[in-house]
Amino acid sequence: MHLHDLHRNYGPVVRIGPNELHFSTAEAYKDIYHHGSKFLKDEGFYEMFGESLGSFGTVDPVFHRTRRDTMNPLFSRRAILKFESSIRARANQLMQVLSSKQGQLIDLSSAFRAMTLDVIYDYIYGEDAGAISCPDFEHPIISNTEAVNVGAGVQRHMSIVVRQSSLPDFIRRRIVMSIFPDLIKVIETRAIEFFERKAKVQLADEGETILSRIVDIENPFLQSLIEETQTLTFAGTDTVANACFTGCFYVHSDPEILKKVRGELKEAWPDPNMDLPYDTLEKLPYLTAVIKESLRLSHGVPVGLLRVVGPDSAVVGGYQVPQGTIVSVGATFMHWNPQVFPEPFKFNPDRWLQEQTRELDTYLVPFSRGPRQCIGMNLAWCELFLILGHLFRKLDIEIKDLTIQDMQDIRFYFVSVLAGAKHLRGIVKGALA
Ligand code: HEM
Repeated sequence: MHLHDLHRNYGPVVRIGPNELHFSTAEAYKDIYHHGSKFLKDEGFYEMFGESLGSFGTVDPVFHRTRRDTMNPLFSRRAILKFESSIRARANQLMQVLSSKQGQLIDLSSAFRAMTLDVIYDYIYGEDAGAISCPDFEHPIISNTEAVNVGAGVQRHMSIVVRQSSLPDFIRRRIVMSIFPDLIKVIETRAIEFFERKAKVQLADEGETILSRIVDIENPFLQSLIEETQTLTFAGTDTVANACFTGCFYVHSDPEILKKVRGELKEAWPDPNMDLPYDTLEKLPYLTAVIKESLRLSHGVPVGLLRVVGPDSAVVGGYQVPQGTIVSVGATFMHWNPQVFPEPFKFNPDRWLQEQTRELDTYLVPFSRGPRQCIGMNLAWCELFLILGHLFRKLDIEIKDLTIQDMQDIRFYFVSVLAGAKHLRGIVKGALA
């Protein structure tokens, strides 16, 4: 929020570090994050995640291209459609677990995280993490994720300090490991098990997973595999879960929106005991609008994603910026733009149902844009339609504890977190016919 104040006071470009500029305009966003951009990720910031040997953390464009080329086929729409039945099975499992707790107060934030963790584990390893079936969804990865989110927020600010220092790599890594608690160990152990098993037997009969594909094609160092697993686990869990809990909260807080989304779903899906394919769900205009609003107000990654101007100086948002300058535009400057999204803090699916929504789509950037755009977009969309589609069609839920004010009191760590790390809770009142 402070950055929004700075831009209100000083205009569209603000110097926020010795060598760092933050911009507020869509023009600057396009200049920084367009496809074909040669700006690289900022090493000082990204190395703090301890994932420099994975697709997200690397700043090396050659290694990045190789890893993306290896993983891309498994993230194509076609590949995700093949995986759809597994996601649906998990969505059904989640609905059953929630139904079985009818009348009890349920931590829905953790429930969504359990679902998304199981999906991403299944995609990485070919088997889930068992999180949906954990009592109260208390899987160690989920319970520790909040600490990671706070750690990532600390890193965002610490990176400025560490970047200025000449600390050796092993000390920088130790700082990262101390911020991220036991969690890294849990993820690491699972990756090592996989690597050792894969070395012993050909896992051909288990089908291709992301890890097996990386091992087969790149034959990487174990550390690279561990860091990729870390990346995929974090990237694939909270992001999707945040959009789910945002949608779940706002839809259940507004009887009019709830009625519309349920009505649309009931017409397309008369018998909730039958399966409804993803490609039918994604054609439902109102559900689509609800999901876009959920992505808009959960932001994906709200903080500025730091890029370094290069290889030469460049024009960013109308300003000539020297080569080597760190630049960014936070997603909130797109998602809360009142000219494009009037009453930007209001959850209003109808804004996506007007004649012309092209401009709105241009401003919706939860997955970022350009060469470092999210690789998991197709998977994320499929999960969002299946999870929220099942939830709104099958369960009658009453939201508890959180208010709209709580939802707007966000801390911008790497992903957004509600102040006080509050969770969404609710009571399942019954199943919908
Ligand atoms: C609603 C869900 C999601 C949102 C909003 C989201 C958002 C983002 C954003 C903003 C980035 C760019 C980060 C940066 O530049 O530093 C990113 C990168 C990435 N995301 Fe996602 N993500 C989502 C789901 C997923 C899923 C399900 C996966 C699956 C594993 C995934 C994997 C990745 C990876 C590997 C990267 C790094 C890509 C690269 O640098 O080439 N994401 N995501």
